[in-house]
Amino acid sequence: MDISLKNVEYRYQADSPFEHLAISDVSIDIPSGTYLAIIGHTGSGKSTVLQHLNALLKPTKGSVLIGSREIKAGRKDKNLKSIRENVGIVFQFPEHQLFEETVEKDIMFGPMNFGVSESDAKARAKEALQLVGLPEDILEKSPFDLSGGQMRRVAIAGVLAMEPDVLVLDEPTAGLDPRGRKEIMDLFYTLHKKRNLSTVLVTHSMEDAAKYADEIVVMHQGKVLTKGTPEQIFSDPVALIELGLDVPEVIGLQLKIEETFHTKFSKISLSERELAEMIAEFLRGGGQR
Ligand SMILES: Nc1ncnc2c1ncn2[C@@H]1O[C@H](COP(=O)(O)OP(=O)(O)OP(=O)(O)O)[C@@H](O)[C@H]1O
Repeated sequence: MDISLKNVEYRYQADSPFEHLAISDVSIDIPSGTYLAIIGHTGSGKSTVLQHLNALLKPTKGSVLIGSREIKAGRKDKNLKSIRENVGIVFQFPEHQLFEETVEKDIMFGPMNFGVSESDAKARAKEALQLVGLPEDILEKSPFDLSGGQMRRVAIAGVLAMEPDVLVLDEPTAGLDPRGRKEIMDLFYTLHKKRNLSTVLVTHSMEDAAKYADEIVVMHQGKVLTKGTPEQIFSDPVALIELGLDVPEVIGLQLKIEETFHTKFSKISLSERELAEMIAEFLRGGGQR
């Protein structure tokens, strides 16, 4: 399913004294099967953009095309259920939304809410639990008796059990340890590849953006500052640092460059080598230009 944002503006609490312009003139195309990362400093509008992808927010100007549905400013939209079913969002700290008595009921909740039969929802819960790497005996446990990392996986399983066409991830690994982060990010990447699942990732980790995405959008002060392939975006790391993106993550990126370019591309081109040297030089200078 293709998604396309065309000149989208969103104002929180529009037409009130508390009106706040969060994003403006945002145009992003997400063709079916894409892995897109959205990066940008805190408050740059990433989460606001994400919530337009399944019509949780409706533009105050512009339009969003989600499959064959157009969500447009100033128009009433009925039956957004099918959109919500096809575009699954994993919010930040999704485990905070667990509420059922058992893990199984929690995972079944979404599919049953969208009309899937109880027996099919049970089968989906079992499969989704397997996908996130948890053992079946967890199904009968209370989600509140699990570790934080296990709760996160259960919450993700709940979104996967909806069998969405598009998976939207808002900092899905926030607060996890490095191993848990890698396992979850690898899981999303495998799903993306195996099922041709469109994936949109909001992240503060430039390493993850470089490693997994086909395309990166950089948000700044509510606008799309630039977009391109990871190679294009990271060809100017200093510009990213100036946007307030963390230097330690660039150090990680420096380490990752070789691995990423070795695995993702058949050879390292001169410009990529130059990029690595440029970052090294920048860091030797203590981050000053
Ligand atoms: N419910 C809200 N009411 C009013 N303003 C809001 C609301 N949610 C977000 N904003 C404002 O909109 C702007 C964009 O916020 P948004 O959460 O989209 O940014 P973000 O890039 O996702 O930030 P972060 O990386 O911190 O999650 C910010 O100025 C924020 O303060």
